[in-house]
Amino acid sequence: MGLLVNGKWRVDWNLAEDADGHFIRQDSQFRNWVTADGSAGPTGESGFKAEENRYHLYISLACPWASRVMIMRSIKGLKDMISVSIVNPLMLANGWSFETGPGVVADPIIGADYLYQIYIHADPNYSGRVTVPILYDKKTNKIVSNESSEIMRILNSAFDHLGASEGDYYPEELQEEIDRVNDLVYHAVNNGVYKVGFSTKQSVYEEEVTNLFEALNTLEVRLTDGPYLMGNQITEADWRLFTTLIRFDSVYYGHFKCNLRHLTEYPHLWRYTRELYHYPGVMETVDFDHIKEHYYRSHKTINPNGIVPLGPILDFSL
Ligand SMILES: N[C@@H](CCC(=O)N[C@@H](CS)C(=O)NCC(=O)O)C(=O)O
Repeated sequence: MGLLVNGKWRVDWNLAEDADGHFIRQDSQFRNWVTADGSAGPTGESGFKAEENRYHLYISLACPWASRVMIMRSIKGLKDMISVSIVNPLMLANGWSFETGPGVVADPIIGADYLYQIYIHADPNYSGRVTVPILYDKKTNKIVSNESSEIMRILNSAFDHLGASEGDYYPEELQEEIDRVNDLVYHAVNNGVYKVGFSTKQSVYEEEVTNLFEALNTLEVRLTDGPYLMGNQITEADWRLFTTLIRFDSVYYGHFKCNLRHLTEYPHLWRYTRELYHYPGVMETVDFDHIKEHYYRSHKTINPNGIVPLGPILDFSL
């Protein structure tokens, strides 16, 4: 693991934390938007017009943030319009790599060995973390965005006039409520599992794991009112929660010690996870081998011997 400092890779196994030992996730730095006419989006520069085969995604199938983008690409029918590379699940001293292995899809742009080379190619002086997902512009060789929540919204609507599949996962009338639920899900669940797993003090672990399970209890109750977080309508809020839930019992319960309850012990959350898994186009974005390999073998401070457990044996059938 490491990061770029003025375009130079520096190996560093330490994660940012506050004075009390709470894990802090860094903000993504590339925040431009692809729009139908190339005008600027809510943040960043203009000039990124939606065009077929102009954009490329760099993804890890292990990563929940990248996976939510993979889901949008799939359910919006954008597979033929936006190409994709998939990194090796192991993230070691050089960060994400394209070392060949099952499910790895090489980089077509510069034949990179490591993902950090893509960041340097786009910005020779980049300083910061080298994360997936990345939405890359093949025409200008710029990184459009490395913020998954914004890439999701780009894919949701920017390519509609070019023949993307129907479906609006961020409809105007629900935006306020979606944003409210996203806020809870992001802090307590998506990032919550990392705050639990990366805690380096007993008191911080206990505080974070309590927050996580309180949020899961709230969401369990919410799902008694309808099949999805917004009732009958499936939205981006569901995909954002799903990518954490689908990993929960396989990696977060064991590797990150999020183990007050299994997901399978929550009737509504478990039903919901299995239903979303079977939503057309979603199952193909979930790769449990990449997920387990990544977490159990990349975080040496948490699992020094790198043993990958065989279980749990989960039945996702409906
Ligand atoms: N805010 C980013 C977070 C992405 C992120 O943290 N991805 C992780 C993988 S799950 C990563 O690439 N980490 C590498 C690193 O931090 O060095 C997003 O949602 O797109």
